[in-house]
Amino acid sequence: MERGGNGDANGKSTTATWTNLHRPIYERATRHPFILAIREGTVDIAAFKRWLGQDYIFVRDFVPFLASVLLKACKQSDEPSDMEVILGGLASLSDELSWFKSEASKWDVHLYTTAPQKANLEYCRFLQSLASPEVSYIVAVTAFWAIETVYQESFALCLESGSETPAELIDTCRRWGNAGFGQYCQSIQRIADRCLEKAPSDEVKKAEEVFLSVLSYEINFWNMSCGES
Ligand SMILES: Cc1ncc(CO)c(N)n1
Repeated sequence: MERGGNGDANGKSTTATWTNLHRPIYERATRHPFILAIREGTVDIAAFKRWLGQDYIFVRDFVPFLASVLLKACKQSDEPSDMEVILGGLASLSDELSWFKSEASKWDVHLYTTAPQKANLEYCRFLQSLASPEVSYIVAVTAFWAIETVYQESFALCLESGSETPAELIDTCRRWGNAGFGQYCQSIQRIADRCLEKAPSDEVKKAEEVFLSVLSYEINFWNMSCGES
């Protein structure tokens, strides 16, 4: 990629540079033992059910976060298509919440009596802090990209050929691991990279810190699902 495109001096976009620079923590988030156990067909079903109940709570809190990103796009973005990508994501959360309800009833998980666990509460609190009007569009959209991408990469791994994902978990893996969701993540990544390229260095620094925070909250969320916290 040429200079002046989405690139640093080596031709890599900012997000791609970060992913390489922080490879160990990135892989702890995207290749977590919980995901590897799904892929190997050895996942503890109690852990899967715990994840399902907790993720429903998370996605409900993700709605106001994403609404805040949409609002910032409308006010701060110079690119009209940003709003359409984010609005598409927000719209699909409606279907996602319905999916959680039907999946939960299949597994006999009681969503309305499930209490959020500590790692989930902390992650949701972080989302709330990012929804503040004081947080810039650049930082918020970077978080949005990281949050969606961790799930996309993780669940796509469970669909690769050679994986032994149990048949009853395929639907879950497809929800985030499908190619369309992958393209959606790439659209968000292009938005983030375009914004980051023009951003002042202190904003870029803040966005990188938020990226790393998202990875660590995601790792804690997987650990929680495994019953480790
Ligand atoms: C914890 C978590 N991270 C990311 C996503 C993707 O939307 C999700 N559903 N849950």
